[in-house]
Amino acid sequence: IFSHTSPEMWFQGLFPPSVCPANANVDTFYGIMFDAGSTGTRIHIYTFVQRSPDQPLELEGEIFESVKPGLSAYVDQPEKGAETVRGLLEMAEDAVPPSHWKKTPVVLKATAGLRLLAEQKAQALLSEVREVFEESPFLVPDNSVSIMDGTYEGILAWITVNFLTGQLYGQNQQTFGILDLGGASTQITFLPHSKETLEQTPVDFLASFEMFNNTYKLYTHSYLGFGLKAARLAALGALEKEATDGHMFRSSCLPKQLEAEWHFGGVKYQYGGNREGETGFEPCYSEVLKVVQGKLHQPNEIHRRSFYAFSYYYDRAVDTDLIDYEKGGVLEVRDFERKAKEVCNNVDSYSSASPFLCMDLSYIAALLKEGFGFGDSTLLQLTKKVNNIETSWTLGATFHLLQLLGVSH
Ligand SMILES: O=c1ccn([C@@H]2O[C@H](COP(=O)(O)OP(=O)(O)O)[C@@H](O)[C@H]2O)c(=O)[nH]1
Ligand SMILES: [Ca+2]
Repeated sequence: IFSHTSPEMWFQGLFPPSVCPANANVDTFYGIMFDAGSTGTRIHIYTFVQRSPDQPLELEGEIFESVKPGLSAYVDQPEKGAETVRGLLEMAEDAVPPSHWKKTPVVLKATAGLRLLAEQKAQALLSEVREVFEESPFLVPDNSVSIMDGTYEGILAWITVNFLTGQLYGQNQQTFGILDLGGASTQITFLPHSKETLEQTPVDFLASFEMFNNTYKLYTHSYLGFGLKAARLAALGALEKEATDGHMFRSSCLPKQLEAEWHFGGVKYQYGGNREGETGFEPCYSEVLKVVQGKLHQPNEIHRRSFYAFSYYYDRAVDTDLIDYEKGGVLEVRDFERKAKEVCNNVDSYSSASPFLCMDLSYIAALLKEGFGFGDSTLLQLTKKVNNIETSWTLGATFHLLQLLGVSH
């Protein structure tokens, strides 16, 4: 069982660590988790303390760093890809005291970017990363470098959010669902309360998971190809075409005169605005609607659950001043549609930010409403950090890892 650093520890900062009364018998543990996402690679170095053997581990803090692009951009240069991991891992040598290196586990889990690559190319990247890990002074558990199953991606993010918001211990547990919108895939996860949901949901959307001495049966699904950047390609029609080279993909969601190129997953795409045809919210919305309509499972119970949304939901809400970058905030689903209209009907005045802003917002609105089936007035809690810890599946994955290694239970 884990818990937060208790508020009684306020005096810790007043003493040097060695003489701090709270540290007399304190054991410190570290865990290093890499998130190899489709748009970037990130390192999370977590610090845990154990005040006495019979007390739960407490999460004390996190060090976070990231690099772009993600591993999948190095599809034909696996060694170069692994170098980006090495650079981040060197940070961990400064963050973790040398006396702890040998017992600090390091793990990398790749998500949708690598899931979309040819098996052989993905494995070549992972095996280069494995070599970097083996050369490091840290503990390298079995299977420490892998592609994570999408089911875990949702479950582990759900664990993170509900742990950080205090829903996994104590009484009155009111868990939150999570919505994660990555570059290449998107996840929805919540704890169903109603029998109806359990009965009407396809079995592969339900997963039992044991953590902190509890078993949770969660509704979870990862939609591969429905991340924000993959959706751009789908809307542009760039996924159906075999030869992308030299072809100009046009969309009513882009500024009329725009012509540019874009690299994703190691492929170059040329894209542009509808020079002759229509532009603006209406035609754009019907383009993105085609990407989601009828393609996602719509559980009825989402209307009665509360959701946290992060990743690209957060980033695009920040970009359009719907929320503050530091504070986040609560939005209604209809706020995304309202912003989409505003941006799409004035693309030229917004295009300095990103030419894709209109398409991204329209896609988010369509995904929430027509994809998952949320109502216009559904409230979403947009959050990047809780108590200064990133809302990412990586914390849940680290708990799971420490549980496997027997450091906690
Ligand atoms: O610790 C993290 C990791 C990712 N992201 C966000 O996740 C999105 C990118 O998704 P990712 O590259 O992870 O793609 P995936 O592999 O999940 O599809 C961007 O909005 C990032 O800002 C984040 O906010 N915090
Ligand atoms: Ca991600």
